[in-house]
Amino acid sequence: MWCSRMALRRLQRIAVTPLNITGGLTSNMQREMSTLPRVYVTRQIPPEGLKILRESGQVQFELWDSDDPVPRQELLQRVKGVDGLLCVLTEKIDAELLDAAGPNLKVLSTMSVGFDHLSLEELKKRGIRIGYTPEVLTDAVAELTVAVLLTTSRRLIEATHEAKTGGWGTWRTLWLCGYELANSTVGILGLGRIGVAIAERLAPFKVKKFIYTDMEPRPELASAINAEYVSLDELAKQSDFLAVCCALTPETKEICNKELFSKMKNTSIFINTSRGGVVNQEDLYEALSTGQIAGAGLDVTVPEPLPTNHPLFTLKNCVILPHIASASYTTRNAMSALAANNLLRGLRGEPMIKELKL
Ligand SMILES: O=CC(=O)O
Repeated sequence: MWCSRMALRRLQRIAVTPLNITGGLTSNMQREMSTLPRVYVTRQIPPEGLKILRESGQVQFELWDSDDPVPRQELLQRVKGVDGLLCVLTEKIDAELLDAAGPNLKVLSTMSVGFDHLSLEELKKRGIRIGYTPEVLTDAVAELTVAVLLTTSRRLIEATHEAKTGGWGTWRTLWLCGYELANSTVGILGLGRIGVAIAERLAPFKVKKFIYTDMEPRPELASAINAEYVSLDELAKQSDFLAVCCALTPETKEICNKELFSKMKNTSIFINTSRGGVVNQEDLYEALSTGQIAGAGLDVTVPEPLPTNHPLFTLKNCVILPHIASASYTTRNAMSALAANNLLRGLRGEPMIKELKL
C-alpha cells in the first residue's frame, strides 16, 4: 500500500475541520483517502470517539468542529454523498436530510440513547442502519434522576436561595418542609434499564414499594427491584414519587397530562429525565400552580432550551435542569466511543455493538 497508515491518519486529522482543509496533500495521498468511506460528524464529540475514528484508518471524516449545533443549511450541504453520519440528539434526521445525503448513506450513528430525533420510517425505507448508545449512560442518568428527585422533594433550590438572600430568619418548625422517601411508594413510568437503576439507588432510602407501568408487564426487570405492575391510573394514584423513564414515541407523547396529574396526590413529586415531549407542559404548569401535585423536577423540556420567560420557571416547586442526565465525563466519553464503534462496524457491514433494529 503506497499510502502508509501513518500518512492516512495525518490526512484524517487534516480533514477534521468544518472548512475541510486538504491543502498540502500529494495527489496520491488524496486518491488513497478518496477510496475510504466518507463520514460526516455533526458535532465536536468527546475525544474517545474522535480518537477511534482517526486511528481506525477506515474512514475519511469531516467534523463540524464546534460545541454548538451545525446550522441546518450547512448540514444539508455537508452530508451530500456521505456513506456514514454520526450525529447527536439536536439534529433532526428526516426525509429532507436523507434526500440531501443521497443513496450512499448506509449507516447512521447517534450519540444518544433516545432516538425521537430520527425519522425511523424514512431510515427504514432507505435501508439505513442505525446505531445508538444505550447502557453506557444508565448509571449517570440514574444518579442524576435521584439527585433531581431529592432536590425537588427536599426543596434544595428554594433553601439555598433563602439562605443566600436573607430569608433564613430563624429555625422554624415547618419552614421548607418537603417529602421523604422513607415509607413511600415510588412509581416508574416505562420500566427499562434506567428505571431499574433508579429503583436500585432509591431502595436504600427505605422506599416501601416500587410500582411501574409499561405497554406490558416486564417481569424479568421488575423482579430485580421487586416492583409491581399496575395500570397508568394506579401509578398516578399510588405514587408518592413518579419517575418518567419511557422513550418518546407516538404512544407516549404527552402521556403525562391533565388526566394523569388530576389522579396524583397533592403531596406527590413528579420527575422527568426522559424526554420533554412525554409531558403536556401546560397541564403540568396547572397541576403545580394549583397545588394538584407538590413538585416537579425536569431534566428535559419542550423546547430545549426552555425560554427563560417560560411560566414553569416562575414556580418555586418546579426544578428545571438543562438536559444533563448523562453529563459525566466518563459517560459522555463512553457514548462517543460507542457511537464511533457503531459507525465503523456498520460501515464494515458487521453487526453494531448497539444497533436499533427496525
Ligand atoms: O438524552 C440523552 C440521550 O438520549 O442520550
